Amino acid sequence: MAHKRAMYRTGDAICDELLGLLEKFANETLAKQNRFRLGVSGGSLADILCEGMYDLRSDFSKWQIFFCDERVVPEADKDSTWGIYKRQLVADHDNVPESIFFPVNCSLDVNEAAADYERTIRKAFGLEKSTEVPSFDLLILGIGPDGHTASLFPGHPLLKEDKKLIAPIDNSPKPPPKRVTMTLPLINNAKVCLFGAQGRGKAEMLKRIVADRDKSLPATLVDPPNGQLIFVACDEAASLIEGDPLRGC
Ligand SMILES: O=C(O)[C@H](O)[C@@H](O)[C@H](O)[C@H](O)COP(=O)(O)O
Repeated sequence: MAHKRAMYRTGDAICDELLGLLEKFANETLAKQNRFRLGVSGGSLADILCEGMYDLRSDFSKWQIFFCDERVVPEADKDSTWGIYKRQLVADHDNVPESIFFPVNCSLDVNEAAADYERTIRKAFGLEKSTEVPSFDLLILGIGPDGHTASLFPGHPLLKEDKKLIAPIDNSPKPPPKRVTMTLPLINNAKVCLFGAQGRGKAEMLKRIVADRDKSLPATLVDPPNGQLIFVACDEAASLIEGDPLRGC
């Protein structure tokens, strides 16, 4: 696959473009294989996906939805990303069943939760007995105000993790402190990494990531060598970027 990087500007909101690309990648994948394996994030992207995912024209029974990161809190906690998807999406839409989600077991301590989730992912990909890195069909990632993505934060030792696919963090600068996160080896083996950025507050970071390619920022380190890298940004979030500096890279 050509290493395609691009940024799409979407006017005042990213939801239609983000959901449209999700539907496109899901159905392109399902035209070639019987499973679409997706990783989703929390924060504002969870709100967008919970609002519109149910309405996509796709066979959700063939989807498997994992979490790029998760806060290690009870599912009923307002901070639980799976809890948000369960309450705001699954509860109201029978066509998006709970059975297609693979939540983190947050009843475990953070270290065991990470190891357990890595086993869960390996099993879903049929790679329990392999050292091969699973390749997600699509990862939908957010960008934090400090340039973090998933739960990979600037300057954190996890950025150098090259063995674990899922790692624990117990000192997240973004509360809550205990989380598990996909690491760069897993993220960068995806077929498509799709970032969503909305609002003026993301403009400086998005410029440093997309235009400056500032590698001090974890989001800039997401660059799948054999996959696609796509940013979906509203006009305000992309307001400090001239043209599309990624196109053709
Ligand atoms: O659960 C989380 O905290 C996220 O996965 C995190 O990486 C998020 O995507 C960014 O912090 C951006 O959040 P916003 O899109 O809400 O700004």
